[in-house]
Amino acid sequence: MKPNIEVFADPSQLIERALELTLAEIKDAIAQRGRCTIALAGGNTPKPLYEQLAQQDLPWQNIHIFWGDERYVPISDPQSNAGMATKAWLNHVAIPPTNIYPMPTQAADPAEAAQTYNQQLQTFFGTGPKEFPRFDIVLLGLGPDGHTASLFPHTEALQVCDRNVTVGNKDGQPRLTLTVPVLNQARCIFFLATGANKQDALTEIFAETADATHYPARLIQPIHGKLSWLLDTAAGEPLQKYL
Ligand SMILES: O=C1O[C@H](COP(=O)(O)O)[C@@H](O)[C@H](O)[C@H]1O
Repeated sequence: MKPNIEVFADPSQLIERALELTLAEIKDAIAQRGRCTIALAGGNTPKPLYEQLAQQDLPWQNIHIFWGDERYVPISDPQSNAGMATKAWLNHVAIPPTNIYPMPTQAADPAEAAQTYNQQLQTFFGTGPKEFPRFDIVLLGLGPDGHTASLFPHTEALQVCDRNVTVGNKDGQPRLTLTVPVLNQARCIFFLATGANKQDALTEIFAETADATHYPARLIQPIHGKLSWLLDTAAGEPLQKYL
């Protein structure tokens, strides 16, 4: 399916639209299936969206929060993706703590932590070892190097397709990340990207041919779900021709 691409004059309009789309998907998921499962992005771009979500009156007991990737640090660390979303959003709403599933980062071996989260996803979604869970919403960001979640260029994580979670590698530092097949199983994926430093990556991601191992966000092609790219003009300039 062709992705939906929307370009906004500034990041605040982008966030307004991301909020509108996210709320519609939450409502739809709860109406259809009685719950909504969301995998969150980290980084800076989605923070204002999380702050907006903190202001909403939603059926929080029906919403389940997971993460698409995590830096291998404690939740109290300023680098923690879960820590950011908790402070910006989750601490301010009446979501049951049991509906929040941060990626574990306590084990000495990140591979063990990846396996623990893999198991947690299987238990929650009732999926077997050869099946992938289907998130209602996956929020993703984009690095200037073309990475998304913690799928970095030319790393082993890009090839992993026999489990839900694996260890990513950012300049030798471990991360945890959902794998490509789990992300592509989602019902709905929103990429949020701002800033001129994302232009080169976006040009390659949307090029007819390019090396996906060099620009991992190219690997994100939902099998049955919807894909939207929400960009500001600074990031979206190279995509004007696709609009
Ligand atoms: O390291 C990460 O970077 C990407 C992009 O972050 P942004 O600050 O440019 O929005 C993010 O999507 C990912 O979750 C995070 O771990």
